[in-house]
Amino acid sequence: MSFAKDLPSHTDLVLQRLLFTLQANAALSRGLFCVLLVWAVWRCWKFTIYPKLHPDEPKELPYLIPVLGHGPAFFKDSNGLLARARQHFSNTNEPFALTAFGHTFYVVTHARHSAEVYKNTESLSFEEFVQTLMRVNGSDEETIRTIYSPASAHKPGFPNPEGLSVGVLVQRMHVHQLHPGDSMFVLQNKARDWINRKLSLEGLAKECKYSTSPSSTRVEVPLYEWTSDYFVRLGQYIYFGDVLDHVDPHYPDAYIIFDELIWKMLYQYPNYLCRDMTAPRDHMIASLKRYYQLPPDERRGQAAWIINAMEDEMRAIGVDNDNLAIIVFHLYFAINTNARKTSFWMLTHLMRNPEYMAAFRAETAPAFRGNELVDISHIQDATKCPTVDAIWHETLRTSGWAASVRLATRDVVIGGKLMRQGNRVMVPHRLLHFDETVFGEDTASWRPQRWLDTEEGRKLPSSPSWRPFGGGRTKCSGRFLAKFVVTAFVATLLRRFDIEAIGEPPMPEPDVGRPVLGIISVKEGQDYRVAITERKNGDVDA
Ligand code: HEM
Repeated sequence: MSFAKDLPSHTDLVLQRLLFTLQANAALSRGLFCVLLVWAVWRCWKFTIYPKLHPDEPKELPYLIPVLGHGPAFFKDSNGLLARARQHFSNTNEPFALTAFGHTFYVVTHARHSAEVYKNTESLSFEEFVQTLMRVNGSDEETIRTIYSPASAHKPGFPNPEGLSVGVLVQRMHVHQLHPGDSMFVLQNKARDWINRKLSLEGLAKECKYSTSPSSTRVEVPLYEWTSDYFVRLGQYIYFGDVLDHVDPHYPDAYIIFDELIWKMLYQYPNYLCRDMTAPRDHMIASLKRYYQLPPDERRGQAAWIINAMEDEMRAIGVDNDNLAIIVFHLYFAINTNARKTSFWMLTHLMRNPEYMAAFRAETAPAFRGNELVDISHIQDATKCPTVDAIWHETLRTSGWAASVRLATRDVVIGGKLMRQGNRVMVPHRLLHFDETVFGEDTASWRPQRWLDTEEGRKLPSSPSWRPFGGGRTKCSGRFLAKFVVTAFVATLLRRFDIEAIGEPPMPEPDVGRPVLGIISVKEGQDYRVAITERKNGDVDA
């Protein structure tokens, strides 16, 4: 037998390969069939059988791929997804469920049901959100436990008759600082003096590295960059005086970089995937630690009451400088993330609607002596400045993109639906604010008149559908100060200067893909370049 005779012929080889491929493909097809079968059973169980067996639970928006759920769509445009989901359930406004990357959220879109969410502090926790942020940003477990354990009702310091944990007591302290009254007047006066001092063409040209100044009566700035820089420095000054600026002159710059990437922190990206966010964050926390290492008499005199009072409460329960820096870092972004964006959107709308700009100028004129803002209460009084009030509301309505989120710490019924312990409950503000049955037609347009024209319109600020600041016990305590700083800044700017867009840029687009803690950011690359020029003599009261 020759060796060559034993070798398989070419035809044998082709036949063998064909047989092998068929066998392999059969195995593959069997595998694929099994996967499809499992998938079909899963889908049928999850979206057909389970809802029939549990009609008391919110219906879930169907999805195709189990590990992803609606994650990618949520990332791309969370409010767009929520609006589509509500439509999928025929706009009944019943709570529904939505899963993204393995996390299930119950979405509450009815104003009455949202009130149930805000009221139920027993089963729905806001603190869990704060604790998660503390963990993500470096607090140790022991400190978190200490801060959220009940404190003595008889401790010295801020009154605590209910024996709340220091973590929860701090919410009451924010309200004490920020509710209209003596403590807030201190902050308002500080803000007014800062605005009066800083808002000059000379100051703009000298202090804003991004400005250009073609003549002594004209400065050009990218508006979003400017309002961001301006408001973060203002917020920092109100709370820390000049001291934090001396510790770290670059703190506001680091903050603005961080704040535009804050969504990576909210989505809890692993550190190695978001060095661009963690680097400025770590820089800021380190600077705050250095601030607290300064001798008290070098910093406390310039700080707001809340900064010193929080320090006293935290030190009394043994919180060290590292953890104190992390806690105050969270306060820093609560103070600074929204006012900078609100003033940007407000000014952009005003420039595109000159009749509202003129009304803003005219209503706020009595708050000034010459070009100095003197009266801090006039602009806040809706009876004296109704259009300003409507502009404030309409700007928040159209640029508010946040949602209130709570963790169900036990099974709870909201809107007649059973929500399971361990899942999150979400109230998307935007869906409430775009409800045409409440806010009138064409809710996508910026139209302050909707707050003024009719009896219903004038009642909107007290509607349960109006939630730009969240609600319940944790409703934004800074809302009065926020209105004051934004409207006082815009009024002073308009009193002293003319402001107009350079060229004819389109309305900047909001960056809908990034979650925020209140007001939406502008899409990268769409800043609005504006020219600020000295107002001519005689125009002052126009
Ligand atoms: C237009 C500006 C602002 C908007 C839209 C806004 C919005 C919000 C929202 C939605 C929450 C969460 C509420 C919840 O889920 O229950 C919140 C919380 C908070 N905001 Fe604001 N905010 C603004 C300005 C400010 C300012 C200027 C300050 C401080 C000076 C501030 C201080 C706080 C604090 C301390 C909390 C936490 C409340 C707590 O833990 O009790 N906010 N804000």
